[in-house]
Amino acid sequence: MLSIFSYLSAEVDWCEGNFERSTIIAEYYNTSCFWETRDRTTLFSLFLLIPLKLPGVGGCLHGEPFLSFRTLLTQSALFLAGVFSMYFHMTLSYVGQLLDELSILWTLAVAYSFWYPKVYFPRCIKNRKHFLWLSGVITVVSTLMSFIKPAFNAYVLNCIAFHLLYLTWRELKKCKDKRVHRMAAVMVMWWGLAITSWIADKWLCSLWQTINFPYFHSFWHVLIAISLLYCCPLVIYFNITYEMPSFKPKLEYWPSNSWPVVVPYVALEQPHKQC
Ligand SMILES: CCCCCCCC/C=C\CCCCCCCC(=O)N[C@@H](CO)[C@H](O)/C=C/CCCCCCCCCCCCC
Ligand SMILES: [Ca+2]
Ligand SMILES: [Zn+2]
Repeated sequence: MLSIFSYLSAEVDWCEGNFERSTIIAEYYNTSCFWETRDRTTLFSLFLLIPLKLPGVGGCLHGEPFLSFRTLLTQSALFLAGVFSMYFHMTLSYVGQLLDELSILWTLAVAYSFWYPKVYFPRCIKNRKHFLWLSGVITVVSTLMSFIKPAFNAYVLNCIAFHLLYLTWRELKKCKDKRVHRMAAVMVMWWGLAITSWIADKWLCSLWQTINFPYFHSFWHVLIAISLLYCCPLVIYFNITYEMPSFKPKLEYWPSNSWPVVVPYVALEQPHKQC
């Protein structure tokens, strides 16, 4: 029982050398890149989930409180995924690996359950409550299956990004708003760089070790965090477009559209009733 918690008991070991900069942190850069970016991104994403309320601070969205339940749940799940990822790289333990993978799976489940536009529900699903049950069952079954071959899970999880890409592509075909096209293009660019770094670290490790630069997995952490920063407002934008069209969502950048470093968010054009 103890061995599944012990250092280096995981099925995978990333290219970065172990215990090179610390005696208690197995992969220093992979762990700290979480700390540098994931946590900040989590804070940023808090920013971009809240803007649902920004145009009329104190306003309410169909009776949702300032920080709605689905926002809080998505936010907490993202945060937990970050914490478990850090624990995994710090210990490279079997439990750490499973926590890292399962927290991503459950975060995706939460995001899909609460933000997936109804228009894309399978025909047999009549409402969000049924969809929630469906996602719950799929997630529980996937959780049980994930124990079969944990090293394979990360590949499956990465494939979910292709579904998000497919949905984005379907939406872009219908949408003429240049801001949406621009945000999707930027998201895809960062995701492309992220997945390239992930694959490069996994498949070409001996090459990076030869040139003494085994840091591509830490790049992945930074890059996937940035692509999520664009993915979240896009998903929220599509959700509101379908489910609350009267709020006229608009993609904006904080602090301003012209700044070189920006945080994208969703603004609601229409003033709405007070809570
Ligand atoms: C309203 C918001 C809706 C947003 C929907 C997106 C929900 C995102 C859900 C989970 C994201 C967590 C991803 C961070 C992963 C961090 C942990 C990590 O890096 N683990 C690795 C080992 O350390 C492991 O090998 C990685 C496994 C694969 C993770 C794949 C995650 C895919 C998430 C999709 C991101 C979409 C971005 C843009 C898509 C075009
Ligand atoms: Ca390593
Ligand atoms: Zn990682």
